[in-house]
Amino acid sequence: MESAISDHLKCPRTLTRRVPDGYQPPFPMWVGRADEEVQQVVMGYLGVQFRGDAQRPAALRAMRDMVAGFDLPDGPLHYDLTHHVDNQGHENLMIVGYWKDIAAHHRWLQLPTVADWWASDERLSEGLGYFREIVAPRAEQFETLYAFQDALPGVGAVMGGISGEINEHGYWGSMRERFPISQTDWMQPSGELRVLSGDPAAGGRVIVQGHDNIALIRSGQDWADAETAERNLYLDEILPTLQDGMDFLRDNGQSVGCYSNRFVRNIDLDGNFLDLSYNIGHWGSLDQLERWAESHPTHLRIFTTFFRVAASLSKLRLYHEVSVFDARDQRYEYINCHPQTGMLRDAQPPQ
Ligand code: HEM
Repeated sequence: MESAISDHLKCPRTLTRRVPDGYQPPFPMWVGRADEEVQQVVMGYLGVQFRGDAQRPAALRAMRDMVAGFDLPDGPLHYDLTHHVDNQGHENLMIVGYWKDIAAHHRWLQLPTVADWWASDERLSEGLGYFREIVAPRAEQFETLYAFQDALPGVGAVMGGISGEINEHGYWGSMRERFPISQTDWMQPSGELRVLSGDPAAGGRVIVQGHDNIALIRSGQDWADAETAERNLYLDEILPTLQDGMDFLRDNGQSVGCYSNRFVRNIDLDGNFLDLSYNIGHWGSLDQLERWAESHPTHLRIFTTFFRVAASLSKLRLYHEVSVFDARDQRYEYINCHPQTGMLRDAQPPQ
């Protein structure tokens, strides 16, 4: 059995683990492995917001233009596309791109095609909303967990490898212990989520400044190849409870420290739904995410179901990735989005 923490990221511990040295997890799970050259990854969530069927074709065109931009030099190594309806009744198309080299991402961002498109005044008058939420965790600031070992989604797709069975899972607090930085650091938040420029209520352009140790979870479900029994397990037994939990966080997230919660369904370039989905949740701290996961009845129920079926799953693919970031490694930018979008709801007005 391996540690979730790669050898090159191990260091003398100043913080102890929650379980004894001889701990054995109840079922196997795996983590993504990257080599030493991967020092910081970039997760770029780009969005198009629209309302009503009349705007759909233009929104899909905008999404496809963004995807075309990924083919430019230094574009992301991996991406996927999603759709969700938010609690203001707006639809949102999101693209997440993953880079394993922050310098390449920076060069891509500076390309005139990309930079000028975001800066152009035309974006203000097209009737669509646009946003980009870009975060860059260092290698010691993120963890992954997969119930399968091939074709890793999300950040795993750019890590390049997969571990053997890992030790740090199957108990509350294990997600934290898979973060290399948890060996020496509590990942406590400091600072404030703040509007840097613009006014969310007025629309137009708004930039939000993040704070240290905002946490982001992507928790995914893939039932595309699942056969009848596993499909029914997911769609009839797990999904209704998961949906309740996601609705709770979308509508009441502020009360538990969740800045933004989106339960998104993967789509193709034409907007057709695929049998994959995931949650994108931004949290004020890793602690608050942990408290929700270990106490909310919805997550407890699906967690227990998973423990019952984990060892026998074959085609239902469940996974998550969690990261924390320094304030300077986050960028949240909104153009003509409604004031409940993403980080806008909880960002404090400028001083
Ligand atoms: C199909 C949906 C889901 C299932 C079956 C599921 C199940 C599980 C299981 C079995 C674990 C423990 C894994 C291990 O350590 O071996 C876990 C951990 C966790 N889950 Fe979920 N989960 C789901 C969705 C979510 C969502 C949407 C969130 C978003 C907030 C979430 C948040 C967490 C967190 C934060 C942990 C880590 C807890 C810790 O280690 O202290 N889960 N989940």
